[in-house]
Amino acid sequence: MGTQGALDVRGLRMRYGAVDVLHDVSFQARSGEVLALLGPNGAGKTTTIEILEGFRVRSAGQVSVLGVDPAHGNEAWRARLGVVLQSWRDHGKWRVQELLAHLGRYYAPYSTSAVRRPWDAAELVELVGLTDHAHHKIRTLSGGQRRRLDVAIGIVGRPDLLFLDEPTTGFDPAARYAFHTLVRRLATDLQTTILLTTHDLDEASKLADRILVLSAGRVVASGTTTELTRQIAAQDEVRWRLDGRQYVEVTAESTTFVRELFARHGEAVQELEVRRARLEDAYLALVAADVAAQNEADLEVTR
Ligand SMILES: Nc1ncnc2c1ncn2[C@@H]1O[C@H](COP(=O)(O)OP(=O)(O)OP(=O)(O)O)[C@@H](O)[C@H]1O
Repeated sequence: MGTQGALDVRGLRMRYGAVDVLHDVSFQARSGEVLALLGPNGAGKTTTIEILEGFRVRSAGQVSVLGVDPAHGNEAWRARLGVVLQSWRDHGKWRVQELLAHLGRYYAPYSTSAVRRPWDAAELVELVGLTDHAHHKIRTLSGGQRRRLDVAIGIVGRPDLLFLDEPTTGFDPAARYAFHTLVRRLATDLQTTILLTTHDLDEASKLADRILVLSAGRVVASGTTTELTRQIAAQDEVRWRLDGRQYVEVTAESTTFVRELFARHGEAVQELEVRRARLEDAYLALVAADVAAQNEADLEVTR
């Protein structure tokens, strides 16, 4: 699908009963882009993903997923989506490779000259690092191994667009690293568009081309890691001791500040420490600012 947009969301709203949980959410993703949805519990990440998957019907707004409105997606459209759900529990008696081959059959009619579907089961087992368990029953897998199988199930149809809801929960560091490599490969080599939710800022900054921060149903910031960190006037923290006293300065110009500090006090400056602003600081500041603004708005309404 070339450079055409894979996702186009405009003015998305979702209301459960009398409660609005998504207010005017808009974002786009192009083919082969990895987008991370970041946000505290209850921000609306899962709701957003479920609307895009066609599992939930939105209250308002325009949504296009691979050029189709998910409320009207047919089987051929669905076959181009991959979904990694929270653990595949119902097939404990199946063996790993056998289940993948079985589920893969569903995608065979949707094979094209450009994308051969499904993925070969043995090859896929190797890709997600389950070769040693290929012929084991699913109920004998550890938590992390099951998550790898979940990922394999999500991509067995070689999707054009992949949804990953907190994909690395329960992974050990090696599995996490392998998974990150796999996600980057899917995006770069196969041009798979990926939308993932995570609470892990480090993961978002490693994996995503772009991060979207949701807070209480609103997009409060979006951009690359670097852009996000800059966007909210990221401040470095400089600490030092002088004449037996401890000092702290919070500044966006730490290099200039330190140069001037030394020019003025020279050798008397001791125990100098510069802590650079990190994505985590940016994220926490953003969410805190949004919550404060919402509280203020609520007060205005009740006044
Ligand atoms: N079926 C439902 N009926 C009513 N309210 C719901 C329903 N599903 C979700 N909500 C509410 O919608 C809001 C957004 O929930 P959602 O699961 O999308 O958040 P999330 O960002 O994925 O959170 P988490 O990080 O905890 O998974 C929450 O306040 C939740 O209580």
